[in-house]
Amino acid sequence: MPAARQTAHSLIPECLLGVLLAILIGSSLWSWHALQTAEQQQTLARLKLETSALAERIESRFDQQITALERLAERWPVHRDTPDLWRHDALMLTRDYSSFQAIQWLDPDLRIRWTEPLIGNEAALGFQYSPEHPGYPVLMQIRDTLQPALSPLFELRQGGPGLTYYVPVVAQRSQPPVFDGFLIGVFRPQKLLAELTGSIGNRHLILDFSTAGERLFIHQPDTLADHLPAIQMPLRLANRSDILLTARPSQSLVRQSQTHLPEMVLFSGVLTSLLLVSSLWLLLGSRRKAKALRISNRRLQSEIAHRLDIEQSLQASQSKLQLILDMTDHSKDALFLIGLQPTEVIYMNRTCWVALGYSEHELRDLLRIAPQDVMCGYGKWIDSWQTSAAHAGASVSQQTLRHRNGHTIPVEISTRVLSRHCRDYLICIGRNNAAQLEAAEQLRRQSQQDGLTGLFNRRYFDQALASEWRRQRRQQQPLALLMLDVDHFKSFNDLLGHQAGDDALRKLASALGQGLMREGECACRYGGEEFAVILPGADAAECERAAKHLHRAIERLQIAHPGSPLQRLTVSIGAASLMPMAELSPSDLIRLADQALYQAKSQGRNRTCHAEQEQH
Ligand SMILES: Nc1nc2c(ncn2[C@@H]2O[C@H](COP(=O)(O)OP(=O)(O)OP(=O)(O)O)[C@@H](O)[C@H]2O)c(=O)[nH]1
Repeated sequence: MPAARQTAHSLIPECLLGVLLAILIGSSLWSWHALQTAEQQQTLARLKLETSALAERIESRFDQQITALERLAERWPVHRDTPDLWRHDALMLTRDYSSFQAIQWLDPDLRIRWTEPLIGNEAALGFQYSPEHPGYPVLMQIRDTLQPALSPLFELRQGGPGLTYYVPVVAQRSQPPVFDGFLIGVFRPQKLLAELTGSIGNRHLILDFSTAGERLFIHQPDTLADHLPAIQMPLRLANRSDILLTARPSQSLVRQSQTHLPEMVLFSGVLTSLLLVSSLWLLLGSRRKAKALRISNRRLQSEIAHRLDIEQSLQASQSKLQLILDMTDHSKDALFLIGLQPTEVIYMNRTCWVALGYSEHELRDLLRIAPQDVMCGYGKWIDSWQTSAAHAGASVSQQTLRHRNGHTIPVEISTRVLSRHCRDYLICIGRNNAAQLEAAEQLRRQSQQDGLTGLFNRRYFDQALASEWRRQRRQQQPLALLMLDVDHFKSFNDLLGHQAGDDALRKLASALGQGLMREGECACRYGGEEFAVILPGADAAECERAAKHLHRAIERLQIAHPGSPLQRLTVSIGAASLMPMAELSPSDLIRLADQALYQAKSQGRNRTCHAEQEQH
């Protein structure tokens, strides 16, 4: 699965949790709103109920007042003749019901005759209703029906708006009754409504009384709760219903009706939602962790299995390696591995330390502290590999190792460079080649030796003479050569046989070898019965001395020679001594010595002739 799709897939649970949280919080908000609405409806219902009750009580209170007025009117036949009593009762009525502006008697001619209290109502006394007066139709209707009625709102003679309740009165309780005008209760609407609402003692409602769109009175005991609608209902006062009562809830009513339930429901709902979603989120996280743990466990198990495989393979490799190490320990060759940069001996087989007389531990310590004590020129040898390891493939070198007891061991070391993991290693195989060296030396010696006499042969003579020539030339020293030839050797062979001749040559050679007096002198068999002696640094006098010494040595041999005049074997010597110079060569020296030998032969043999003397 692509990574982006996998990430999107893994985010689905979080999205669902987000949606769930949104739904739960939405439900909490909805519940809060529903409860608030219910509370508002409850407040409105209470408002309606209280308004209705209030209207009834106002109407009832008004009914009480007009009933009191009607009762006063019933006593009119008595009051007609006793004005003082009437005055008293009327004043008592206005005192009991302070909403009355005045109590008045309107005579049958519709003129106001009496009024109580008089103070404040003087303007009305003597006033006669005309047909234009708003109350006139009502009066006419009452006169016909003798039923009390309330007038519409009109302007009072005393000033200001007013209402009047007309009660018909009769002069006598006879049949038919004698109409005697009207008893009038005058109200100022504002005062009436204030008295009515004040007597009821309402403190929760804001009451607004109006008629035909004109406000009559407003009662506001508290601040208006303007977020709720108003309740309107007509107020029925006596026969009229044109006063409209508008009731609005006050803040105190709202406070009384409202509870903290919506907020609590909202808070607890949001809290519960958060807790639920958090729990689900934690559960989701735990499940994911558990899943990750299971995957990790599976990986771990797979890794363990893989490691076990590796371990088994490692054990097999170790067994193989141990076998290889055992095999190397059984090798007669010294096998060792040296790591470069830094230099350290990484491995040695058993032959290494056994051949050098150490324990493994001792040899390792010694190689670390003083490797030159084990191998002469170790530092130089390592340095040569350090600088050329990258280029050199393999090489064989002759080295000298030192045994613990001090003697040296010649070793041929085959070295191959190996690079692994940015490091160079030297794989070395050392072999004690003392026997081979000895055999080679023997061969070399044999190649330089004369088979019969054991002296150096002609080949060696040529090399040695050339070498000494160069050396003496460098040192500005003379080089001398003695050429010896056995006298009458042919007759010796002829008389005594070749076997005797060989023996004689061997004895002569031995005497020559022993007769050498100084280091660097060399006796060689030049060919047949001829010998040569190289005398480095010898001048003519030393040549003479050496030749004499050889003559005496040969004389001492006393080899019988029946064909010789002296009856013994003698030699003739040609001596030559030269200062090696650039224009000369070793052959010049040989030629001179040869010439001197020829002279010695020609002068009678058994003597020495010196070419230098000849030349001189
Ligand atoms: N037995 C024996 N004889 C040898 C050997 N080499 C050379 N001769 C002999 O040495 C003899 C040398 O003889 P010549 O060169 O004639 O000289 P000469 O008889 O010694 O006489 P002068 O040198 O003149 O004194 C020869 O007969 C060779 O055969 C050898 O290795 N063994």
